[in-house]
Amino acid sequence: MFFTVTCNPALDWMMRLPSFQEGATNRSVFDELSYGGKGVNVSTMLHRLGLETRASGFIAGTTGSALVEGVEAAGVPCDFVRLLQGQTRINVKMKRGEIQGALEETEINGRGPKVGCAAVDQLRERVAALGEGDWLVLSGSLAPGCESGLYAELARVAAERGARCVVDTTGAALMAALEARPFLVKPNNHELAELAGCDARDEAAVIGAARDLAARGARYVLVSCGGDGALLVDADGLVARGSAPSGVLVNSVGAGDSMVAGFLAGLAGAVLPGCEACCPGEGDLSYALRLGLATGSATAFSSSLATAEQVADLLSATSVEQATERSAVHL
Ligand SMILES: O=P(O)(O)OC[C@@]1(O)O[C@H](CO)[C@@H](O)[C@@H]1O
Repeated sequence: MFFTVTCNPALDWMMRLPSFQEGATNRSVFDELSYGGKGVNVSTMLHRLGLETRASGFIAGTTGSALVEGVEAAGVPCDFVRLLQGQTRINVKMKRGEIQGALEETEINGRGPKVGCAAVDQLRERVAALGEGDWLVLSGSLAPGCESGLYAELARVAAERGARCVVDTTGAALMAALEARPFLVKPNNHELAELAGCDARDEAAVIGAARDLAARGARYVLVSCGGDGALLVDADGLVARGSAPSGVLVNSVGAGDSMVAGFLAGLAGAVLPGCEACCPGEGDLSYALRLGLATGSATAFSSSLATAEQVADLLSATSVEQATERSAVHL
């Protein structure tokens, strides 16, 4: 089972505007509500790909109740810790431009409710219930009140119970989590370039920065590079380079989370409808990278998180160049 933790989930309010003028009243031409936060998106996508998952983290107020209701209605069981004060944030995702033309995306992410020690204890208890064969996915920014070492601590609790851990966050929380030796971290090339002080298009430097994260404790580093695909790196260097299918970017919100879900589903040997022959079984890194790319791209090419059919349609358009013999992992 894949247990996702989103410390600061959100109602994502998507608005499309033909144009935007600062300091004026702007009116949208299309609005859509989705239930988000990085781990919630990972759970939703894993569920669509046929895997067992549960979403957790912290929720508060009426917006928090709406989030749980929406996520459960989509088929994902929830086990959130309820905060006694505040409201789960509403993040505004503004898209300006034509659906099939150049699209400018602007995001305003809320601060989110404050998390106290008692709530952290309750989350720790939920993680402590995981066991052998389970995965803990820690995704997104930490909520106000959370220590930067929270993900590291939860990852250690999971590891003590024999569960594997995936971390998708940035900054101090990511650096601290590396010490807990997660199975996978997923920065993008821009985040790595910032860490290394290099250009995001400089592949060798980005691989060097990813290798550094692996040397600090991550078993694998999955580097998403937008339309340029993804790199899989371990402490010895590049494991594989994957090319993304080409298509029109409609929505980048949740594309990275979809890639994480697709990669994990691929590692678990998930078989998509009509793609039975593509799946080599569990633990194949190359298939995991391809399914990660197909899932991330399918979301980027649709108005919200992709369906399993949209992912299946793109799987054959992905390709992976294996850089080493290290093509499988024992799970
Ligand atoms: O503020 P964070 O936690 O970094 O990111 C939150 C968020 O932007 O990430 C998801 C997309 O990845 C959205 O569903 C959500 O609004």
